[in-house]
Amino acid sequence: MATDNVVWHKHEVNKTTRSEKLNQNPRVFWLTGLSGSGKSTLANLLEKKLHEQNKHTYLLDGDNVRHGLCGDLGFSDKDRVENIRRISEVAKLFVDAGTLVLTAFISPFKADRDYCRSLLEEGEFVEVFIDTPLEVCESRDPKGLYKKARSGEIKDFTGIDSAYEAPEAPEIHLTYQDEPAEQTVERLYALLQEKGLV
Ligand SMILES: Nc1ncnc2c1ncn2[C@@H]1O[C@H](COP(=O)(O)OS(=O)(=O)O)[C@@H](OP(=O)(O)O)[C@H]1O
Ligand SMILES: Nc1ncnc2c1ncn2[C@@H]1O[C@H](COP(=O)(O)OP(=O)(O)O)[C@@H](O)[C@H]1O
Repeated sequence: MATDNVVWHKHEVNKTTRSEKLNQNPRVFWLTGLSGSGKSTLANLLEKKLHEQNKHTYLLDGDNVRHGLCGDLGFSDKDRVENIRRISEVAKLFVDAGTLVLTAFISPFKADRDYCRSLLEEGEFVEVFIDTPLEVCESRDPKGLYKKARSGEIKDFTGIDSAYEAPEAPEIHLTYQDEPAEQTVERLYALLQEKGLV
């Protein structure tokens, strides 16, 4: 194995000391849902809210990941698995740094989301299912991708000709309501508060 002769170094400044200094319990808020479900919009609003409360946050989403770290990956099942694996490892490093991490990826496969959970300690992985129906996502179509997927211009599009495995027992299940995003993020925040996660 590639790691056979690599010895883990135990540092004196560690997750606990960093978290104490930052005065927060680091976690990953893992938003999952179809394209157009509202992941990026809600993650952005939630991060703003946490940031205003002087929390130390970092939002990982398509723009800063698929253009860089995962710039070599496409949308085959194999590439999506690798995409989520890399993001999970990065999220773990941020948690080790004491950060509240927000992620906004479709992350369509249960096994890959569970992989991220398995890298973290109990309570550090918060799965947030943005449960917006396909019809709503398709009517929003903010990037025109559903239209292209329906016409066959793009292949392997989630919800059309590529699978989405909905979470079975997410920590947070955000059901759809026809309302502005600012209202939805308040509902999300209240659910997180109820569970003592923010
Ligand atoms: N074939 C196909 N299927 C799904 N999505 C596609 C595809 N091609 C491009 N896009 C755009 O890429 C964004 C999804 O990237 P993710 O990294 O979140 O996908 S995944 O988690 O690896 O499945 C997704 O962004 P969001 O709309 O923000 O979800 C799309 O804009
Ligand atoms: N209540 C809501 N929550 C989130 N997004 C909403 C809401 N209502 C309308 N929208 C719109 O839906 C679109 C969601 O797109 P986006 O956040 O990019 O989703 P995703 O990241 O899941 O693809 C945006 O154009 C946003 O303004």
